[in-house]
Amino acid sequence: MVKLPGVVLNNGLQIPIFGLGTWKSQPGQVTQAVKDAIDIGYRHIDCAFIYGNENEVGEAISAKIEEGKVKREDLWITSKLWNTFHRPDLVEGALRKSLKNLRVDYLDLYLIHWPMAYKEDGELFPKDEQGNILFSNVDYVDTWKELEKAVQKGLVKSIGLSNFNRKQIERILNVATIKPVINQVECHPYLTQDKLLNFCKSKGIVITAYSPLGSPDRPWAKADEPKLLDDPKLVNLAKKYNKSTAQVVLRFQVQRGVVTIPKSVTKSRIAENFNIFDFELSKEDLECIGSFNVNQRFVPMTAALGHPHHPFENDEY
Ligand SMILES: NC(=O)C1=CN([C@@H]2O[C@H](COP(=O)(O)OP(=O)(O)OC[C@H]3O[C@@H](n4cnc5c(N)ncnc54)[C@H](OP(=O)(O)O)[C@@H]3O)[C@@H](O)[C@H]2O)C=CC1
Ligand SMILES: CC(=O)C(C)=O
Repeated sequence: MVKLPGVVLNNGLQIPIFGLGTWKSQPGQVTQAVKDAIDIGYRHIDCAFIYGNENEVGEAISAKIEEGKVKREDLWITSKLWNTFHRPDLVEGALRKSLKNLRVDYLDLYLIHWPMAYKEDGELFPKDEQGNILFSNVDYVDTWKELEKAVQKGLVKSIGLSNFNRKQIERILNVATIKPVINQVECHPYLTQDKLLNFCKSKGIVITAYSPLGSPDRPWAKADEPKLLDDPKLVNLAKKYNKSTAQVVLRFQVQRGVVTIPKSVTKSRIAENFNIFDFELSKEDLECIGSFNVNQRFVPMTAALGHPHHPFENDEY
């Protein structure tokens, strides 16, 4: 079995560079998918409270630990604090819910899922009568201080950010006594995130690439929209390496040190995606894939446009 390379974080811990995404993985399918992934060699599972399937992911994790296939310490489990739980008094409770669902007594990594806070104490997507999301004015800087307390209490080993732009990361760094280890953001050949990647590197923050395959099953995808994996230039490159297009775009990320978390509930694809550690893209081909960038977001979070902390509205990166 391939031993997964790791990336060393600014707190000295090592995150496996490759993991399994679980957004949109149906509760009836995700338990088997996570079990298959662990059998194949995955040791990193990317979860979130808002995915509504942490309980079923937890079933797989506990089954594999009970079976003796892995020990808890062999696994890297990430979860994320949802937008309605940013208020400082709600953070620990939300984290404890994820721990309970996932059947673990600590998380390896807990992320603030988005910088925008939503109105607390109700629906996960609170809306007014016109269907607009109801915002909260909690500042993510105050939320961060609660994540730091969770580290001190031993509930999480590492803490980080997701969907934060440069200015927002700088605001966190200005107050942090524990630095974020990671910023998890959308990243693939159409959105290579070079500027954010360089900025994060300069601050000792690792990038995790979400939607690395272009999220073809995102709920708002239109049938006639071009799919990243069908891009003829990528298809040609894949032929050259005798690999699939998915394998080439995943290899692109790990080869430049970006942690990558493709989602699949299909056993053959879970195995295919993992099978990227036996080839190397040439320097020219890495540059060529990098040149496909068009700053295209498949997950633009348009529902929260107008929020003062929306990360993609006012700043370049
Ligand atoms: N922090 C954040 O805000 C966000 C985090 N994420 C995280 O990142 C993960 C990955 O992103 P996601 O948006 O799910 O999209 P991905 O880019 O990982 O694409 C997933 C889709 O690709 C299909 N697929 C998987 N492998 C292959 C393959 N080898 N060939 C062809 N198709 C394939 C899957 O199908 P099937 O399952 O049917 O096999 C599924 O439809 C999420 O699941 C989540 O964990 C994602 C978005 C936002
Ligand atoms: C998938 C996800 O994490 C979103 C849309 O927040």
